[in-house]
Amino acid sequence: MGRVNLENWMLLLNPHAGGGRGKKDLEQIMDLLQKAGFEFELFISTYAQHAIQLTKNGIEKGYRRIIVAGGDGTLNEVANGVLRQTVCDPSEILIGMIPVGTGNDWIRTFDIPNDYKKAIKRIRKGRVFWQDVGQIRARQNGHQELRFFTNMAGFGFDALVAEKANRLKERGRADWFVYLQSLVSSYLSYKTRQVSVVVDGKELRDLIFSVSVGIGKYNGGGLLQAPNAVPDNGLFQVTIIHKIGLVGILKNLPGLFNGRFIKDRRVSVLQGKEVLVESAFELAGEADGENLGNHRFELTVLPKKLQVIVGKKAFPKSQEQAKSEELEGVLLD
Ligand SMILES: Nc1ncnc2c1ncn2[C@@H]1O[C@H](COP(=O)(O)OP(=O)(O)OP(=O)(O)O)[C@@H](O)[C@H]1O
Repeated sequence: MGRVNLENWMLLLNPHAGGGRGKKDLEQIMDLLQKAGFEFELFISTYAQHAIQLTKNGIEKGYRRIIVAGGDGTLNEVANGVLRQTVCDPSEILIGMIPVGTGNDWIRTFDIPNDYKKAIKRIRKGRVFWQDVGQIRARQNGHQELRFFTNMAGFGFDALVAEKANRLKERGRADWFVYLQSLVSSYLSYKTRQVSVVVDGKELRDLIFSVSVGIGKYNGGGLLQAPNAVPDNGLFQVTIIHKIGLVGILKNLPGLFNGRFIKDRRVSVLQGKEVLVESAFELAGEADGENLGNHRFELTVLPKKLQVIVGKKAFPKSQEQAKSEELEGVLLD
C-alpha cells in the first residue's frame, strides 16, 4: 500500500533529458506509473525553460503534486515554477523525482534510485523532506537574473565544465563521458582568476580555480564536491579550490569521488547563509547544471523551502526531519 495520495498528479516530462531518453522512455514511465496506481496528467516540455511555465500552468489548474521525469535541469525548472507562481504557498506543493537525466546529481544526496520502477516505489512511499533552496542573483550583460536551485551552484572551472557538457548534451550525448570529456577540455582552456568570495560577511580573495555552493553534495555526474552539505540545515556548504596545477588535479581526482579532496591544502571549506562570488574578469556560473551570469553572483539560502520525496537513506534522521515527517499528513489521504 502506498502512503501518498495517488490522485491528481501532474507528470512533467522533459523528452530531451538524458540525451533523448525522456522521449524514448515516455511510454514505459507512464505505464509504470499507471501500474503503481497513480492518476496523472502528462505535461511535456517542448523547449528549454518551458518546464517553469508548465509548472505554473499546472498549479493554476489546481495540481499540488508533481512528478518530475527528467534530470537536474528539469527539477531546477520545476522548482523555479513552484517558487515563482503566486497561486498558492510553495509549501503546498509536493515533488517526486523519476531520474531520466545524464548526471542525475540531486538523486544521489536524496537516495532516489536510478531505476524507474524503484524510483516510483519511493514516490508511492511518500517520505517527505523539506529541503533548503538556493536563491541566486546573477548579473549578465548589465541585467539581473534571479534563479533558484535545488542542488548546487558552481563558479569558475565548475561552470565551464557545465557549459561544455551542455553543448555536448545538445548534440545528443548523454553518457558519463560527457562530463569527463568536458572536464579535460575545460582544463585546457581555463584561466585561474582573481575572485572574491564573501561568506556571511567574511571575505576570501585569491586566485581561485573553482567555487561550489552546495545544498546537495554531488555535482558533475557524481563528484562529491560538497561532502559535508546538509540539505536542511539552512546553510550552504562552500568548497573553494584555490589555484591548482594539472598534477594537483590528477592527484585529487580519486578524492573528488569520495570527498577526501577537501583535505588538500589548496581547498577551503566554509559554511554560511549568504555567499557573494565576484570577479573583475569574466567568471562563468551555473546552477543545477544550467549556465547563468558572468561576473557577480549573490546567493542566499532559503531554509526548508521545498517539499520533496526522498529515500530512507537520504541522511541520518535529524530532529528537523522527524518534525518534517509529522507534517506529511498534510498531503496524505
Ligand atoms: N523539448 C525540449 N527540447 C530541448 N531542450 C529541452 C526540452 N525540454 C527541456 N529542455 C532542456 O533540457 C535541458 C536538460 O535537461 P535535464 O538537465 O533535465 O537533463 P540532463 O541534462 O540530461 O540531466 P542532468 O542535468 O541530470 O545531467 C534543460 O536545460 C531544459 O531546459
